[in-house]
Amino acid sequence: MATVDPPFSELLPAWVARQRWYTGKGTEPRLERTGGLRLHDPAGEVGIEVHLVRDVGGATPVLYQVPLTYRTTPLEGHEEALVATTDHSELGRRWVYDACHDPVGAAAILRAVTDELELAADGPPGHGRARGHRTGLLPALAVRGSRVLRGEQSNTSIIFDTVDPDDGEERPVILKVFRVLHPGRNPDVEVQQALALAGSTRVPRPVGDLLGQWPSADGGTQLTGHLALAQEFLPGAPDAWRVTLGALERGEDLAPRARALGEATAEVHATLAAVLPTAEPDDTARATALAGWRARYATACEHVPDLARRADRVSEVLEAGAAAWWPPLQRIHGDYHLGQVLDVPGRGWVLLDFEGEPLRPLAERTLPDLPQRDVAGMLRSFDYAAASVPSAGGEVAAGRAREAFLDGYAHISRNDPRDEPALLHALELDKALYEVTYEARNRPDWLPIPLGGVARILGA
Ligand SMILES: Nc1ncnc2c1ncn2[C@@H]1O[C@H](COP(=O)(O)OP(=O)(O)O)[C@@H](O)[C@H]1O
Ligand SMILES: O=P(O)(O)O[C@H]1O[C@H](CO)[C@@H](O[C@H]2O[C@H](CO)[C@@H](O)[C@H](O)[C@H]2O)[C@H](O)[C@H]1O
Repeated sequence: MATVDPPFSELLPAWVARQRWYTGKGTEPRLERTGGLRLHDPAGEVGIEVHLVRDVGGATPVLYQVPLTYRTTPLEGHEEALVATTDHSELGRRWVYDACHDPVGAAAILRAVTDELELAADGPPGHGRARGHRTGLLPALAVRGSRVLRGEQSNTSIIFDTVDPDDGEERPVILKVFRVLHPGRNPDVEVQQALALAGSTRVPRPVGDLLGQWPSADGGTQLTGHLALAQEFLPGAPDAWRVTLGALERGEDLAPRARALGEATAEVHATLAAVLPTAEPDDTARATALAGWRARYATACEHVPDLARRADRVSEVLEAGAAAWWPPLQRIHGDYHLGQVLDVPGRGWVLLDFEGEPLRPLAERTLPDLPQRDVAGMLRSFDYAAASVPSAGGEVAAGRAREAFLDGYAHISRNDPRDEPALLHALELDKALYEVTYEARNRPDWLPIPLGGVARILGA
């Protein structure tokens, strides 16, 4: 049997540990190969494989998707994407690249989606398979080139220069390769497609997705989950975070745009309530939510032990939220903040990334939830923006934007979130506590922002 030297078991862990999407920061992963998929280069030159590797080094195993390409010569200008060089016992020296950065690898993944391909395991059967699915909402497009999106991201997104062969129009596409895999339908795929198929223009038009299958940790069952999602790319559209920071820096009035954002949010909530399952907020739902809020407070205390001093006040706020009037539960965005909406010329606010909070288990993220949770997320985000801009009037302007956002929401929705202040308060506190944990793990320099929010909500 052919061998590679050094083998992947030696070269992958150190590389995975350096990636933005690696969740076990500060420790080297202990990777076990769970399976893999073979993709095809039409020119027959580049080897393409998706490695499915499970990190068993931490408290909970995490499954990662690692698409790689194998080349016989280095790919010029892609030094940063080189994973390693290795010697194949039969084929000789191989340059191994992160396939998302290699145009041949990237195009092969997109083709699996658009051509609805069936991908087989790159080893024994039962060690991985996948099937592409196209929504038909966009025409078939010809790929001219690709690049990986720069910036902070939990996954890896690839932007393709694509043109419509019928009219020669440029219609770029963005493919999100999910790095951490979960069994179950990914809410980003499910919710976005449901909105688009219902005719909503508040989400980018989805091209399609890639659904994979891999063996469970004990090898006893086959698990199914999404590997990638492709959608229309909206170029030149700034996100609301940039729009807000710019407006705060220049001292501009944010209220009209914040109001329009509130209206767009309520519109999306109304469509989601109409096309996806809803649930009654019974005692079990309330008890489950309260237990979740308390657990998130406990986790935040592990990162910032000083927070434990406020236990009584935290309980008071959370319990009041659980006892308030609740609307029917429904599907929501789940991790709503200013970075998740784009200001698209001629179209208005467009919502992205319905995957939910990356720190919550997927099973929780797909359940009907309180629409006010999204409202609270966006209110927290205006607070973040004010704290990030060193301008004297920032806090007042952000406060006005928060009110305008709520006005816009209440104008469209039957439920004005301000009618139940105890619930909104509890949800803002819960979000701020989530942010404490998120920042402690990912961006410790930002920790003072959610801590300031917690203090304010608790009435420090
Ligand atoms: N369809 C799109 N059009 C334009 N920009 C997009 C699109 N989808 C994503 N982006 C950009 O990519 C960023 C990351 O995408 P996102 O779906 O939030 O990824 P992740 O879940 O990995 O954080 C967004 O904040 C946005 O700036
Ligand atoms: O966009 P993601 O799904 O990866 O969300 C995670 O990262 C966000 C930061 O990029 C984080 O958002 C927090 O910081 C934002 C400013 O960068 C701020 O606008 C948000 O209000 C704040 O929550 C998000 O919580 C996290 O899940």
